[in-house]
Parts: sequence; structure tokens; C-alpha cells
Amino acid sequence: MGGETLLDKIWRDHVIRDFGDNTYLLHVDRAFLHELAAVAFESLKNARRPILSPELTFATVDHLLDTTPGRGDDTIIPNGKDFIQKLRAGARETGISFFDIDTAEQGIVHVIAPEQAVALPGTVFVCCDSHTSTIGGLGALAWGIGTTDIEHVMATGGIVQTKPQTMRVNFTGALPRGLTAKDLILHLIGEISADGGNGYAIEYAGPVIEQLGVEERLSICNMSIELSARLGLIAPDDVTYEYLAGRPYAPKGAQWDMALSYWRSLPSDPSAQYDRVIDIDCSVLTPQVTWGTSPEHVIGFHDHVPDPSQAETKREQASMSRALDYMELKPGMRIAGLPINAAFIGSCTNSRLSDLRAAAKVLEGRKIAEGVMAICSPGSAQTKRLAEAEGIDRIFKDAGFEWRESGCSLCMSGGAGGERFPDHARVVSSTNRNFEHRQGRNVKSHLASPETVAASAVAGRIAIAEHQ
Ligand SMILES: CC(C)[C@H](C(=O)O)[C@@H](O)C(=O)O
Ligand code: SF4
Repeated sequence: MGGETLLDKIWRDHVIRDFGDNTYLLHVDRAFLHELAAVAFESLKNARRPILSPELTFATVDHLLDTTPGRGDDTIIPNGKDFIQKLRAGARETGISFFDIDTAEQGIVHVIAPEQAVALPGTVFVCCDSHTSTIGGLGALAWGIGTTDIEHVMATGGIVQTKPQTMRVNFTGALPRGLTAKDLILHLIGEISADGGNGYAIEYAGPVIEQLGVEERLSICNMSIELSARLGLIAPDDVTYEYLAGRPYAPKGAQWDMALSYWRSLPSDPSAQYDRVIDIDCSVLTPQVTWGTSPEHVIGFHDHVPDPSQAETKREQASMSRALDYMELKPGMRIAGLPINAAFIGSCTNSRLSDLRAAAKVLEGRKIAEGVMAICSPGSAQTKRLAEAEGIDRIFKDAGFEWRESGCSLCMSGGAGGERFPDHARVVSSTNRNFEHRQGRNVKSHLASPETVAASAVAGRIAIAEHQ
């Protein structure tokens, strides 16, 4: 018998009922909502179902917010106010914790949950958003659920789930200078495909992961969903505990000590078995940039756009050809040097203080290229404040970037109705999805790290920073 994995340990400590057949009723520790799920409050009210634990339920506004300085009319879509008002009313009536638009805690849900320590190691954490997998970077079981499911969680504190299979991805070798967490996860998606994590909980491990800061770990787990994984997670360690200590919702005093000794018991046992194990040698990697319309369409900065005729399956061939047409690229072209129209730094993947610092290092004393539209939207009000206290906003603005309020911003532009990049623009973006039309009509999105986005904005072409 092998030992237990991190997933096994957190899972078994949350089982309320084992139905057999790999299906369980799990206890949920935290539920987080954003305005697109505001209807949950209404449905619960209509059904006269109270929220079981308002003190464990949280909400903020992020998706539909206007992120232009001053926030204009608050929202970027015509009926955005309805969502926000419904959420506000629901929060007020039920007494949950609500980080409203103008509060110091507001931000993208996946940025503020760790920032405020609402999310903690060893917890089961759910939110009505696919990128909830981000929270796994703290060593939690966290995944996105639909609005009906979140209603159920709010009313009962439980959720029925099948237990995922386990995959371990070991990142080994010396990390080359300038290689970021974003490059690691993009590379993995390219290696095992956008479907490669289907049915799995992926534990990211190995010496490279251990050396990463919490914010970088969050970036990696964020994109687990782009692998179709149920969730991603990283064992908590001293780096995690140091990050959490003293944050607003972190346990204090004796409770902190108790939590810490529990958290220390969570990492996978050395003898634990996984359903699949993958090893990635990081020492040979270069900064990654996507060329197509799925995060799996990714290559190293120095590589050439692939040829669909080399694809292994007909399906893959068709998807690659379609992506090349949409992206207006030809097989064999170099991705390096491709002229761009816009650059975006933001989103729940890469809008934290460490991301903004890294981009600012590239931008310091430089100007973005003529004609490039460049936007930075910090992931939270707190991130924005801290960045401004360090003068990072000045560096961005002096370089020619727009320095925005926090929110999802142009990551998905509030859906088709929101603010978008100009039609047909080629955008280098620190976000997680390069799907067709996501950032605007016929907009061609290239995913990359914040450093690569900053260097590209300066060059006016896809470029990497000198230190990369
Ligand atoms: C709109 C929302 C529910 C969606 C998600 O679940 O991921 C969004 O955040 C996204 O990134 O596409
Ligand atoms: S920042 Fe983008 S990916 Fe993240 S939750 Fe918002 S819209 Fe979704």
C-alpha cells in the first residue's frame, strides 16, 4: 500500500458521506461569488432557503467592472448594473462578506481570495468560475462550479463530487534566467494538450515548484483548467505559511499554531502513488508564446509556427489549420518579431504584485512602440495600491501604458458586450485564454508572461526581455 497524496488527505478530511462508486458528499469550507452568479441569491430567497454559513461565504465584483481610471459608470456592459446591484442586495440581506467596488479588498476573485487569506491550505474552496483552480497554489482543493451548484453549497455547506484521478507533474532542472511560472504552465499545456488533464487533479511538484513564490504557484494552478483538469494543487510549505501569516482572514494566535501543524501534515507521502506522472526538464525551456487559438498552441520564443501537416491526428490537423487562418499566420514562420497592435497585462493569471514588478523592470526607462495600445489592470485594489506605493504605476505610465483600476478588464471584456481591443488587433496578453474573438472581434491573442508582454510592447513586435 502506498501512502496518501495531498489530494487524498484533504479529500478524506472533508468526506461527510461516501456513496460508494467513487462519489462523495464533501464539506465545503469557503464559497466565493462574483456578480455573474448574483442570481444565486435570488433563487435561494425565492426558495426560502437561508445561507447556512454566511461567515464562510464571500463575494466581490470583477467581471463586468469598468477598469478605466475612475471607473466611469461602474460597468462595461449595458445591463451590468443589474448584476452588480443584485449581488450587492443579496450580500446585504444575507450578511455574507462582500468586497464591493470601492472597498480596499475588491479585485479579481482569484487574486483577492489568497490576498485576504480567505483561501487557506487544506480547505475545500469553490467559486462560480472556472479559474478557481488558482487557489490550489496554496494547497487547497479548489474548483469552479455552476450557479445551481453554488446555490446548493450556500444552502447546505456540502457538494457531491466524484474523486478525480491523480497526476503528478515534476518540474526539475535549473530554471533558466528569465523563465517564469507562466512559461512552465504554457509549456506543460503544449506537451500534454488542452485535454491532457481531463479527469485529473494535478499536483505540481519538484524542486522548481518548491523555489517559486506563492504568486507564481497561483499562476501555475490558474491554468490547470486550460489542461481540462478538475483542479490543480501544490503542497503548502514555509513559503505558503510566510505568505499567509498576518493576512486579514488568516487564523491568528493559537488557531494559527493549530492550523500550521495540520497544514504541515498535508504534503503527499513519499510512497504515494499517482495515476500518471510527468517529468518536465525546465533547464532546456525558453519563454513561451502561443501562436494559435488554444493555450496548447504554444511554442518557445525562438521556435517556428508548426505545420498542420505534421499533426498526429486529422482532428488536430483541422484545428491547427483553422487556428493558423484565424491568427493570420503561416506554418514555418517565426513567432519572434511578429508586429503587434496591443499589449495587455492583467487577469487572474498574471496581475499580482510580482507580475507587475517583473513587467516594470522591463519597462523602466523605456517607451512602448509607436501605435501600440498598452493596458495594465492590476488584479486587485490592494495590488494596485501596493504597486503605486513602489512607483510601479509611474514606470508603466511613463512607458506609455494605461494604468487601470482592478478587475477582469480586457481578459474577456465582460463578454461580447464589453470594452474590447480594436477589430483584428494582434495582442500580446498575460491572460490565460486565446480563444477566437475573446478579446475582441477577430482579435488575435498571443498568451505570454508579463515580462514578454512588456518587452513586446516596447519592441512593437513579439519580443522577450534582455534578461530572458
Ligand atoms: C464568465 C466566467 C464564468 C468565466 C469562467 O468561468 O472562467 C470567465 O471568468 C472566463 O475566464 O472565461
Ligand atoms: S481575469 Fe479573465 S480568466 Fe480570470 S476570472 Fe476574470 S475573465 Fe476569467
